[in-house]
Amino acid sequence: MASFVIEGGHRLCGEIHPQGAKNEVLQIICATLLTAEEVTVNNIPDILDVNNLIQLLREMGVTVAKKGIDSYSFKAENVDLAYLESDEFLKKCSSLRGSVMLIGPMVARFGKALISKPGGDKIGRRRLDTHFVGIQNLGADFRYDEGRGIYEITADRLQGSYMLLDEASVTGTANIVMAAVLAKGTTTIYNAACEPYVQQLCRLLNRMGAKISGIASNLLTIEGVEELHGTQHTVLPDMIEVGSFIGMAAMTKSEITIKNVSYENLGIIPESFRRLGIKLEQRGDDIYVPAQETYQIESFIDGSIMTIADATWPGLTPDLLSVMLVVATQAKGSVLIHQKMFESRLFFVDKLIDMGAQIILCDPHRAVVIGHNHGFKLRGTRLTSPDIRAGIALLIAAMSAEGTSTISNIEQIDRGYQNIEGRLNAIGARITRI
Ligand SMILES: CC(=O)N[C@H]1[C@@H](OP(=O)(O)OP(=O)(O)OC[C@H]2O[C@@H](n3ccc(=O)[nH]c3=O)[C@H](O)[C@@H]2O)O[C@H](CO)[C@@H](O)[C@@H]1O
Ligand SMILES: C=C(OP(=O)(O)O)C(=O)O
Repeated sequence: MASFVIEGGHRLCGEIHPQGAKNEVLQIICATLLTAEEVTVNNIPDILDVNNLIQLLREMGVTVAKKGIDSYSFKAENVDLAYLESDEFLKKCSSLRGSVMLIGPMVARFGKALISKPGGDKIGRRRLDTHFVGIQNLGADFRYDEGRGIYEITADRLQGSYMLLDEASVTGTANIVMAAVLAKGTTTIYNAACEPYVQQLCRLLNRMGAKISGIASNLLTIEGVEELHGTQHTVLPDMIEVGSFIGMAAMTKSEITIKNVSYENLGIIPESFRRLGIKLEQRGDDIYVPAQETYQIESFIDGSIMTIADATWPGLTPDLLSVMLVVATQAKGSVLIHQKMFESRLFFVDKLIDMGAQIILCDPHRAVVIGHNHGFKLRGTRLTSPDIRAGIALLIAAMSAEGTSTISNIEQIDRGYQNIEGRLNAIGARITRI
Protein backbone atom coordinates (compact mmCIF):
# COMPACT_ATOMS: atom_id res chain seq x y z
CA MET A 1 0.00 0.00 0.00
CA ALA A 2 1.39 3.39 -1.02
CA SER A 3 1.44 6.50 1.16
CA PHE A 4 1.85 10.25 0.78
CA VAL A 5 4.29 12.17 2.93
CA ILE A 6 3.16 15.79 3.08
CA GLU A 7 5.22 18.69 4.33
CA GLY A 8 2.61 21.15 5.53
CA GLY A 9 2.52 24.92 5.52
CA HIS A 10 3.42 25.66 1.89
CA ARG A 11 1.29 28.06 -0.08
CA LEU A 12 0.22 27.19 -3.61
CA CYS A 13 0.45 29.63 -6.50
CA GLY A 14 -0.45 29.33 -10.15
CA GLU A 15 -2.84 27.56 -12.47
CA ILE A 16 -4.33 24.11 -12.19
CA HIS A 17 -6.45 22.18 -14.70
CA PRO A 18 -9.20 19.89 -13.47
CA GLN A 19 -9.26 16.37 -14.91
CA GLY A 20 -12.27 14.84 -16.65
CA ALA A 21 -15.14 13.87 -14.35
CA LYS A 22 -14.79 10.38 -12.86
CA ASN A 23 -18.48 9.82 -12.27
CA GLU A 24 -19.39 10.93 -15.80
CA VAL A 25 -16.79 8.87 -17.58
CA LEU A 26 -17.83 5.67 -15.78
CA GLN A 27 -21.31 6.07 -17.30
CA ILE A 28 -19.99 7.03 -20.73
CA ILE A 29 -17.66 4.03 -20.97
CA CYS A 30 -20.51 1.66 -20.09
CA ALA A 31 -22.72 3.31 -22.76
CA THR A 32 -20.22 2.39 -25.48
CA LEU A 33 -21.50 -1.20 -25.09
CA LEU A 34 -24.80 -0.13 -26.63
CA THR A 35 -23.47 -0.10 -30.19
CA ALA A 36 -21.25 -2.24 -32.40
CA GLU A 37 -19.82 0.95 -33.88
CA GLU A 38 -16.88 2.97 -32.61
CA VAL A 39 -17.37 5.60 -29.90
CA THR A 40 -14.48 7.97 -29.18
CA VAL A 41 -14.28 9.55 -25.75
CA ASN A 42 -12.04 12.54 -24.96
CA ASN A 43 -10.83 13.97 -21.64
CA ILE A 44 -10.72 10.60 -19.89
CA PRO A 45 -8.92 10.92 -16.54
CA ASP A 46 -6.03 8.53 -15.86
CA ILE A 47 -7.35 7.22 -12.54
CA LEU A 48 -7.68 3.79 -10.98
CA ASP A 49 -11.47 3.39 -11.24
CA VAL A 50 -11.54 4.41 -14.89
CA ASN A 51 -8.51 2.32 -15.87
CA ASN A 52 -10.05 -0.72 -14.17
CA LEU A 53 -13.31 -0.24 -16.07
CA ILE A 54 -11.50 0.18 -19.39
CA GLN A 55 -9.56 -3.02 -18.68
CA LEU A 56 -12.81 -4.82 -17.84
CA LEU A 57 -14.28 -3.80 -21.20
CA ARG A 58 -11.16 -5.03 -22.99
CA GLU A 59 -11.54 -8.40 -21.27
CA MET A 60 -15.19 -8.47 -22.34
CA GLY A 61 -13.99 -8.34 -25.94
CA VAL A 62 -14.41 -4.62 -26.63
CA THR A 63 -11.69 -3.20 -28.88
CA VAL A 64 -10.20 -0.28 -26.99
CA ALA A 65 -7.60 1.95 -28.65
CA LYS A 66 -5.75 4.87 -27.15
CA LYS A 67 -6.17 7.75 -29.60
CA GLY A 68 -4.42 10.55 -27.77
CA ILE A 69 -3.17 11.54 -24.36
CA ASP A 70 -6.64 11.33 -22.83
CA SER A 71 -8.76 9.94 -25.71
CA TYR A 72 -9.83 6.37 -26.27
CA SER A 73 -12.04 4.69 -28.84
CA PHE A 74 -14.31 1.78 -27.89
CA LYS A 75 -15.78 -0.71 -30.37
CA ALA A 76 -18.09 -3.28 -28.82
CA GLU A 77 -18.51 -5.38 -31.94
CA ASN A 78 -17.61 -8.79 -30.53
CA VAL A 79 -18.56 -8.93 -26.89
CA ASP A 80 -17.62 -12.25 -25.28
CA LEU A 81 -20.86 -13.18 -23.55
CA ALA A 82 -19.34 -16.34 -22.03
CA TYR A 83 -16.71 -14.26 -20.22
CA LEU A 84 -19.49 -12.45 -18.39
CA GLU A 85 -20.32 -15.70 -16.57
CA SER A 86 -16.74 -16.28 -15.42
CA ASP A 87 -15.65 -15.91 -11.81
CA GLU A 88 -12.81 -13.68 -13.01
CA PHE A 89 -15.22 -11.14 -14.51
CA LEU A 90 -17.49 -11.22 -11.48
CA LYS A 91 -14.57 -10.70 -9.11
CA LYS A 92 -13.36 -7.69 -11.08
CA CYS A 93 -16.83 -6.11 -11.07
CA SER A 94 -16.82 -6.18 -7.32
CA SER A 95 -13.81 -3.87 -7.18
CA LEU A 96 -15.55 -0.79 -8.53
CA ARG A 97 -18.93 0.88 -8.16
CA GLY A 98 -19.07 1.93 -11.82
CA SER A 99 -19.33 -1.71 -12.95
CA VAL A 100 -22.98 -1.73 -11.89
CA MET A 101 -23.72 0.38 -14.97
CA LEU A 102 -22.80 -2.51 -17.26
CA ILE A 103 -26.21 -4.02 -16.50
CA GLY A 104 -28.39 -1.57 -18.45
CA PRO A 105 -26.44 -1.71 -21.73
CA MET A 106 -25.88 -5.48 -21.49
CA VAL A 107 -29.55 -6.33 -20.94
CA ALA A 108 -30.66 -3.86 -23.62
CA ARG A 109 -28.29 -5.11 -26.30
CA PHE A 110 -27.66 -8.77 -25.41
CA GLY A 111 -30.66 -9.69 -23.24
CA LYS A 112 -28.52 -10.79 -20.30
CA ALA A 113 -26.35 -9.32 -17.57
CA LEU A 114 -24.57 -10.84 -14.60
CA ILE A 115 -22.96 -8.81 -11.90
CA SER A 116 -21.54 -9.30 -8.46
CA LYS A 117 -22.05 -6.80 -5.68
CA PRO A 118 -20.22 -3.71 -6.94
CA GLY A 119 -17.39 -2.08 -5.01
CA GLY A 120 -16.71 1.60 -4.40
CA ASP A 121 -16.51 3.56 -1.22
CA LYS A 122 -17.63 2.01 2.05
CA ILE A 123 -19.55 5.07 3.13
CA GLY A 124 -22.74 3.48 4.40
CA ARG A 125 -25.52 1.40 2.89
CA ARG A 126 -25.60 1.72 -0.88
CA ARG A 127 -28.57 -0.20 -2.08
CA LEU A 128 -29.25 -1.07 -5.69
CA ASP A 129 -33.04 -1.40 -5.56
CA THR A 130 -33.60 1.57 -7.88
CA HIS A 131 -31.45 -0.06 -10.55
CA PHE A 132 -33.09 -3.47 -10.38
CA VAL A 133 -36.68 -2.31 -9.93
CA GLY A 134 -36.21 0.13 -12.82
CA ILE A 135 -34.91 -2.54 -15.18
CA GLN A 136 -37.63 -4.95 -14.00
CA ASN A 137 -40.15 -2.24 -14.90
CA LEU A 138 -38.86 -2.57 -18.45
CA GLY A 139 -39.75 -6.26 -18.41
CA ALA A 140 -36.49 -7.91 -17.35
CA ASP A 141 -36.33 -10.89 -14.97
CA PHE A 142 -34.14 -10.43 -11.97
CA ARG A 143 -32.60 -13.18 -9.81
CA TYR A 144 -30.19 -13.00 -6.91
CA ASP A 145 -27.97 -16.06 -6.46
CA GLU A 146 -27.24 -15.88 -2.75
CA GLY A 147 -24.62 -18.64 -2.85
CA ARG A 148 -22.42 -16.85 -5.40
CA GLY A 149 -23.53 -13.33 -4.40
CA ILE A 150 -24.50 -12.64 -8.01
CA TYR A 151 -27.33 -10.72 -9.63
CA GLU A 152 -28.61 -12.14 -12.90
CA ILE A 153 -30.86 -10.11 -15.16
CA THR A 154 -32.38 -11.49 -18.33
CA ALA A 155 -34.86 -10.19 -20.90
CA ASP A 156 -36.08 -10.60 -24.43
CA ARG A 157 -36.68 -7.19 -25.95
CA LEU A 158 -37.25 -4.68 -23.15
CA GLN A 159 -40.57 -2.86 -23.16
CA GLY A 160 -40.87 0.88 -22.37
CA SER A 161 -42.98 1.90 -19.38
CA TYR A 162 -43.70 4.69 -16.90
CA MET A 163 -41.83 4.62 -13.61
CA LEU A 164 -41.49 6.79 -10.55
CA LEU A 165 -38.14 6.07 -8.91
CA ASP A 166 -38.10 5.62 -5.14
CA GLU A 167 -34.97 7.81 -5.02
CA ALA A 168 -33.07 9.90 -7.52
CA SER A 169 -30.14 7.51 -7.71
CA VAL A 170 -27.37 8.74 -10.02
CA THR A 171 -26.03 5.41 -11.24
CA GLY A 172 -29.55 3.93 -11.04
CA THR A 173 -30.92 6.56 -13.43
CA ALA A 174 -27.98 6.04 -15.78
CA ASN A 175 -28.59 2.30 -15.82
CA ILE A 176 -32.30 2.59 -16.53
CA VAL A 177 -31.76 5.20 -19.27
CA MET A 178 -29.18 2.96 -20.97
CA ALA A 179 -31.62 0.05 -20.83
CA ALA A 180 -34.57 2.11 -22.08
CA VAL A 181 -32.91 3.58 -25.17
CA LEU A 182 -33.16 0.23 -26.97
CA ALA A 183 -36.54 -0.79 -25.47
CA LYS A 184 -39.71 -1.05 -27.53
CA GLY A 185 -41.94 1.98 -27.02
CA THR A 186 -41.69 4.91 -24.66
CA THR A 187 -40.19 5.01 -21.17
CA THR A 188 -40.89 7.83 -18.75
CA ILE A 189 -38.66 8.15 -15.69
CA TYR A 190 -39.92 10.50 -12.98
CA ASN A 191 -37.70 11.43 -10.00
CA ALA A 192 -34.73 10.81 -12.29
CA ALA A 193 -31.33 12.03 -11.10
CA CYS A 194 -30.21 15.00 -13.20
CA GLU A 195 -26.56 15.58 -12.22
CA PRO A 196 -24.38 16.85 -15.09
CA TYR A 197 -23.07 13.25 -15.26
CA VAL A 198 -26.53 12.02 -16.25
CA GLN A 199 -27.12 14.99 -18.56
CA GLN A 200 -23.89 14.24 -20.39
CA LEU A 201 -24.82 10.57 -20.71
CA CYS A 202 -28.18 11.50 -22.24
CA ARG A 203 -26.53 13.89 -24.69
CA LEU A 204 -24.07 11.18 -25.74
CA LEU A 205 -26.91 8.69 -26.22
CA ASN A 206 -28.85 11.19 -28.35
CA ARG A 207 -25.77 11.67 -30.54
CA MET A 208 -25.68 7.87 -30.87
CA GLY A 209 -29.26 8.01 -32.18
CA ALA A 210 -31.35 7.72 -29.01
CA LYS A 211 -34.44 9.86 -28.45
CA ILE A 212 -34.28 11.27 -24.93
CA SER A 213 -36.07 14.45 -23.90
CA GLY A 214 -36.29 16.24 -20.57
CA ILE A 215 -32.49 16.28 -20.15
CA ALA A 216 -31.43 18.23 -17.02
CA SER A 217 -34.84 17.72 -15.43
CA ASN A 218 -36.14 14.94 -13.18
CA LEU A 219 -38.62 13.78 -15.83
CA LEU A 220 -36.95 11.94 -18.69
CA THR A 221 -38.84 10.60 -21.69
CA ILE A 222 -37.13 8.00 -23.83
CA GLU A 223 -38.53 6.77 -27.11
CA GLY A 224 -36.88 3.44 -27.80
CA VAL A 225 -34.99 2.95 -31.07
CA GLU A 226 -33.87 -0.20 -32.93
CA GLU A 227 -30.14 0.49 -32.76
CA LEU A 228 -27.51 3.05 -31.90
CA HIS A 229 -24.38 4.07 -33.78
CA GLY A 230 -20.92 5.47 -33.18
CA THR A 231 -20.04 9.05 -32.21
CA GLN A 232 -17.63 11.26 -30.23
CA HIS A 233 -17.92 12.56 -26.70
CA THR A 234 -15.91 14.92 -24.50
CA VAL A 235 -16.13 14.50 -20.73
CA LEU A 236 -16.77 17.59 -18.59
CA PRO A 237 -14.23 18.79 -16.02
CA ASP A 238 -14.62 17.05 -12.66
CA MET A 239 -16.74 19.34 -10.50
CA ILE A 240 -15.65 17.53 -7.34
CA GLU A 241 -12.03 18.22 -8.21
CA VAL A 242 -12.85 21.88 -8.88
CA GLY A 243 -14.47 22.11 -5.44
CA SER A 244 -11.52 20.30 -3.84
CA PHE A 245 -9.12 22.88 -5.34
CA ILE A 246 -11.23 25.81 -4.10
CA GLY A 247 -11.13 24.36 -0.58
CA MET A 248 -7.41 23.63 -0.81
CA ALA A 249 -6.64 27.22 -1.83
CA ALA A 250 -8.63 28.65 1.09
CA MET A 251 -7.07 26.32 3.66
CA THR A 252 -3.51 27.06 2.51
CA LYS A 253 -4.13 30.83 2.01
CA SER A 254 -3.15 30.41 -1.62
CA GLU A 255 -3.88 32.32 -4.81
CA ILE A 256 -4.75 29.94 -7.60
CA THR A 257 -6.63 29.88 -10.88
CA ILE A 258 -8.61 26.77 -11.72
CA LYS A 259 -8.72 26.60 -15.51
CA ASN A 260 -11.62 25.66 -17.77
CA VAL A 261 -14.05 24.57 -15.07
CA SER A 262 -17.25 24.57 -17.19
CA TYR A 263 -18.75 27.05 -14.73
CA GLU A 264 -22.31 26.61 -15.97
CA ASN A 265 -22.18 22.95 -14.93
CA LEU A 266 -20.98 23.58 -11.36
CA GLY A 267 -24.49 24.35 -10.10
CA ILE A 268 -24.53 25.46 -6.47
CA ILE A 269 -20.90 24.50 -5.73
CA PRO A 270 -19.28 27.99 -6.02
CA GLU A 271 -22.06 29.54 -3.94
CA SER A 272 -21.65 26.87 -1.25
CA PHE A 273 -17.97 27.77 -0.83
CA ARG A 274 -18.91 31.47 -0.74
CA ARG A 275 -21.19 30.68 2.21
CA LEU A 276 -18.06 29.56 4.06
CA GLY A 277 -16.67 33.03 3.37
CA ILE A 278 -14.30 32.01 0.58
CA LYS A 279 -13.87 34.62 -2.13
CA LEU A 280 -13.81 33.33 -5.66
CA GLU A 281 -14.28 34.98 -9.00
CA GLN A 282 -15.51 33.62 -12.30
CA ARG A 283 -13.09 34.81 -14.98
CA GLY A 284 -14.33 33.55 -18.33
CA ASP A 285 -14.53 29.82 -17.75
CA ASP A 286 -11.87 29.89 -15.01
CA ILE A 287 -12.23 30.31 -11.28
CA TYR A 288 -9.78 32.68 -9.59
CA VAL A 289 -9.31 32.21 -5.84
CA PRO A 290 -7.36 35.09 -4.25
CA ALA A 291 -5.06 34.49 -1.26
CA GLN A 292 -7.17 35.08 1.86
CA GLU A 293 -5.82 35.52 5.37
CA THR A 294 -9.25 34.83 6.80
CA TYR A 295 -12.69 33.67 5.65
CA GLN A 296 -15.82 34.10 7.68
CA ILE A 297 -18.71 31.65 7.60
CA GLU A 298 -22.03 33.37 6.89
CA SER A 299 -25.07 33.00 9.11
CA PHE A 300 -28.55 32.47 7.78
CA ILE A 301 -30.71 35.59 7.32
CA ASP A 302 -32.36 35.02 10.70
CA GLY A 303 -28.94 34.85 12.37
CA SER A 304 -29.00 31.09 12.94
CA ILE A 305 -25.92 28.90 12.46
CA MET A 306 -25.01 28.03 8.87
CA THR A 307 -25.83 24.50 7.75
CA ILE A 308 -24.16 22.92 4.75
CA ALA A 309 -26.15 19.86 3.71
CA ASP A 310 -26.15 17.60 0.68
CA ALA A 311 -29.15 17.10 -1.58
CA THR A 312 -29.81 15.51 -4.92
CA TRP A 313 -28.92 17.73 -7.88
CA PRO A 314 -29.35 20.69 -8.27
CA GLY A 315 -28.63 20.60 -4.54
CA LEU A 316 -25.11 20.26 -3.18
CA THR A 317 -23.35 17.02 -4.06
CA PRO A 318 -22.53 14.83 -1.02
CA ASP A 319 -19.09 14.22 -2.54
CA LEU A 320 -17.89 17.69 -1.50
CA LEU A 321 -18.98 17.72 2.12
CA SER A 322 -15.77 16.16 3.47
CA VAL A 323 -13.74 18.90 1.78
CA MET A 324 -16.08 21.62 3.05
CA LEU A 325 -15.83 20.22 6.55
CA VAL A 326 -12.04 20.40 6.52
CA VAL A 327 -12.09 23.91 5.11
CA ALA A 328 -14.43 25.02 7.92
CA THR A 329 -11.85 23.99 10.54
CA GLN A 330 -9.80 27.13 9.70
CA ALA A 331 -12.72 29.47 8.97
CA LYS A 332 -13.97 32.20 11.28
CA GLY A 333 -17.27 31.05 12.76
CA SER A 334 -19.14 27.78 13.06
CA VAL A 335 -21.07 25.55 10.71
CA LEU A 336 -23.16 22.41 10.90
CA ILE A 337 -22.18 19.91 8.22
CA HIS A 338 -25.12 17.60 7.54
CA GLN A 339 -24.33 14.57 5.37
CA LYS A 340 -27.84 13.32 4.70
CA MET A 341 -27.26 10.60 2.13
CA PHE A 342 -24.48 8.48 3.57
CA GLU A 343 -24.19 7.35 7.16
CA SER A 344 -20.49 6.44 7.36
CA ARG A 345 -18.82 9.32 5.62
CA LEU A 346 -18.09 11.60 8.56
CA PHE A 347 -16.15 9.26 10.81
CA PHE A 348 -12.86 10.58 9.44
CA VAL A 349 -13.37 13.68 11.61
CA ASP A 350 -11.68 11.76 14.45
CA LYS A 351 -8.44 12.18 12.53
CA LEU A 352 -8.99 15.92 12.20
CA ILE A 353 -9.70 16.15 15.92
CA ASP A 354 -6.35 14.42 16.53
CA MET A 355 -4.77 17.15 14.40
CA GLY A 356 -6.30 19.80 16.64
CA ALA A 357 -9.55 20.65 14.85
CA GLN A 358 -12.59 21.62 16.90
CA ILE A 359 -15.38 19.35 15.73
CA ILE A 360 -18.31 17.77 17.53
CA LEU A 361 -19.62 14.69 15.75
CA CYS A 362 -23.28 14.86 16.80
CA ASP A 363 -24.25 11.60 15.11
CA PRO A 364 -23.11 9.73 11.98
CA HIS A 365 -24.73 12.33 9.74
CA ARG A 366 -23.99 15.63 11.48
CA ALA A 367 -20.84 17.41 12.64
CA VAL A 368 -20.48 20.90 14.09
CA VAL A 369 -17.21 22.58 13.16
CA ILE A 370 -15.90 25.52 15.16
CA GLY A 371 -13.32 27.28 13.03
CA HIS A 372 -9.89 28.33 14.34
CA ASN A 373 -9.71 31.37 12.03
CA HIS A 374 -6.12 30.29 11.32
CA GLY A 375 -5.28 31.18 14.94
CA PHE A 376 -4.20 27.62 15.60
CA LYS A 377 -2.63 25.41 12.93
CA LEU A 378 -3.56 21.76 12.58
CA ARG A 379 -0.70 19.44 13.60
CA GLY A 380 0.84 17.05 11.10
CA THR A 381 0.32 13.40 11.98
CA ARG A 382 -0.13 9.84 10.63
CA LEU A 383 -3.40 9.45 8.76
CA THR A 384 -5.15 6.84 6.68
CA SER A 385 -7.61 7.49 3.89
CA PRO A 386 -10.92 5.70 4.55
CA ASP A 387 -12.62 6.78 1.30
CA ILE A 388 -11.88 8.86 -1.75
CA ARG A 389 -13.31 12.18 -0.56
CA ALA A 390 -12.14 11.86 3.06
CA GLY A 391 -8.77 11.09 1.46
CA ILE A 392 -8.59 14.38 -0.43
CA ALA A 393 -9.96 16.22 2.62
CA LEU A 394 -7.16 14.77 4.78
CA LEU A 395 -4.63 15.71 2.11
CA ILE A 396 -5.88 19.30 2.28
CA ALA A 397 -5.67 19.22 6.08
CA ALA A 398 -2.10 17.90 5.91
CA MET A 399 -1.09 20.55 3.34
CA SER A 400 -2.23 23.29 5.71
CA ALA A 401 -0.82 21.68 8.87
CA GLU A 402 2.31 22.42 10.83
CA GLY A 403 4.89 19.69 10.35
CA THR A 404 4.86 16.54 8.29
CA SER A 405 1.96 14.11 7.83
CA THR A 406 1.77 10.67 6.31
CA ILE A 407 -1.41 9.45 4.65
CA SER A 408 -1.59 5.73 4.00
CA ASN A 409 -4.08 3.83 1.83
CA ILE A 410 -3.80 6.45 -0.89
CA GLU A 411 -5.21 3.99 -3.41
CA GLN A 412 -8.48 5.53 -2.25
CA ILE A 413 -7.31 8.93 -3.49
CA ASP A 414 -5.86 7.44 -6.70
CA ARG A 415 -9.32 6.04 -7.46
CA GLY A 416 -10.46 9.52 -8.35
CA TYR A 417 -7.60 12.03 -8.58
CA GLN A 418 -5.12 11.85 -11.43
CA ASN A 419 -1.43 12.31 -10.52
CA ILE A 420 -2.57 14.53 -7.68
CA GLU A 421 0.87 14.93 -6.10
CA GLY A 422 2.47 15.87 -9.46
CA ARG A 423 -0.16 18.49 -10.23
CA LEU A 424 -0.11 20.00 -6.73
CA ASN A 425 3.69 19.96 -6.42
CA ALA A 426 3.82 21.92 -9.70
CA ILE A 427 2.08 24.81 -7.94
CA GLY A 428 3.99 24.67 -4.68
CA ALA A 429 2.86 21.68 -2.60
CA ARG A 430 5.40 19.26 -1.04
CA ILE A 431 3.94 15.79 -1.40
CA THR A 432 6.01 12.64 -1.86
CA ARG A 433 4.65 9.24 -2.78
CA ILE A 434 6.38 6.40 -0.97
C1 LIG B 1 -19.95 6.30 -9.46
C2 LIG B 1 -20.84 7.40 -9.04
O1 LIG B 1 -21.42 8.09 -9.85
N1 LIG B 1 -20.92 7.60 -7.73
C3 LIG B 1 -21.74 8.69 -7.20
C4 LIG B 1 -23.19 8.26 -7.19
O2 LIG B 1 -23.25 7.05 -6.46
P1 LIG B 1 -24.58 6.15 -6.50
O3 LIG B 1 -25.27 6.34 -7.80
O4 LIG B 1 -24.15 4.80 -6.11
O5 LIG B 1 -25.44 6.79 -5.37
P2 LIG B 1 -27.03 6.95 -5.32
O6 LIG B 1 -27.39 8.21 -6.04
O7 LIG B 1 -27.64 5.68 -5.74
O8 LIG B 1 -27.30 7.21 -3.79
C5 LIG B 1 -26.37 7.17 -2.82
C6 LIG B 1 -27.00 6.92 -1.46
O9 LIG B 1 -27.85 7.97 -1.10
C7 LIG B 1 -29.14 7.49 -0.86
N2 LIG B 1 -30.04 8.44 -1.50
C8 LIG B 1 -29.91 8.76 -2.79
C9 LIG B 1 -30.76 9.63 -3.42
C10 LIG B 1 -31.79 10.19 -2.64
O10 LIG B 1 -32.60 10.97 -3.14
N3 LIG B 1 -31.89 9.86 -1.32
C11 LIG B 1 -31.01 9.00 -0.74
O11 LIG B 1 -31.11 8.71 0.44
C12 LIG B 1 -29.20 6.12 -1.51
O12 LIG B 1 -30.06 5.28 -0.82
C13 LIG B 1 -27.79 5.64 -1.41
O13 LIG B 1 -27.56 5.03 -0.19
O14 LIG B 1 -24.00 9.28 -6.60
C14 LIG B 1 -23.67 9.55 -5.23
C15 LIG B 1 -24.68 10.58 -4.75
O15 LIG B 1 -24.55 11.79 -5.42
C16 LIG B 1 -22.24 10.02 -5.14
O16 LIG B 1 -21.89 10.17 -3.78
C17 LIG B 1 -21.28 9.03 -5.79
O17 LIG B 1 -20.00 9.62 -5.91
C1 LIG C 1 -18.43 7.84 -3.53
C2 LIG C 1 -17.73 8.05 -4.63
O1 LIG C 1 -17.36 7.12 -5.51
P1 LIG C 1 -18.00 5.65 -5.74
O2 LIG C 1 -19.45 5.89 -6.00
O3 LIG C 1 -17.27 5.15 -6.92
O4 LIG C 1 -17.72 4.88 -4.49
C3 LIG C 1 -17.26 9.41 -4.98
O5 LIG C 1 -16.89 9.62 -6.16
O6 LIG C 1 -17.22 10.29 -4.11
